[in-house]
Amino acid sequence: MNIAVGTNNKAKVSAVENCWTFGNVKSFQTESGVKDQPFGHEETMQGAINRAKYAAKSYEGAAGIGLEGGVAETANGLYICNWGALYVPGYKEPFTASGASIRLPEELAEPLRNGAELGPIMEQFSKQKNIRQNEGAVGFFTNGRISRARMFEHIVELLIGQWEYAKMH
Ligand SMILES: O=P(O)(O)OP(=O)(O)OP(=O)(O)OC[C@H]1O[C@@H](n2cnc3c(O)ncnc32)[C@H](O)[C@@H]1O
Repeated sequence: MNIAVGTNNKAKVSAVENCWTFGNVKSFQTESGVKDQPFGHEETMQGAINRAKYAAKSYEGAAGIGLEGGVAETANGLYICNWGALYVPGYKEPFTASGASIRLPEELAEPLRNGAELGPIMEQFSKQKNIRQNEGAVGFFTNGRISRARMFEHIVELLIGQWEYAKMH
């Protein structure tokens, strides 16, 4: 089965390409239907679901996958949060999964709480252009141990695994 990825972001597309062994992978720039900077798990998950749905509509007969990055408030500070959704033809509900989450330094958290976007803030902080397409905040703040692509690969595997489980039951 082929799959449509709801983004052209390199970190996200490469994660799907590395995990999807069932057919072709094509990427489509889709709307997330949520704010550019999703805040909280619910909104971030919804962004992933919307992207997956729109992507599937762009590629006849294919599955659709959406991967979305956001931030979530906790009693222990602001964390990055990441969600994925997979629509497979024949299944009414999407499979969903979340990924790695680490705390952001307070000096980044404050502007985010006031409505700023993580992408530009991370570019300034890391002095790296397009960090969101490469190692990402997760890579930067974990000394390069877990890149954004690798973090999304984990989510994609969780999605594929749930689909496989559903096929067997
Ligand atoms: O092209 P799309 O798929 O929209 O990818 P994106 O990286 O711009 O969009 P997301 O919806 O995944 O992320 C929401 C915002 O948070 C930023 N962001 C999320 N995770 C990040 C990370 O690990 N490093 C840097 N910026 C990140 C991102 O650039 C956006 O401004």
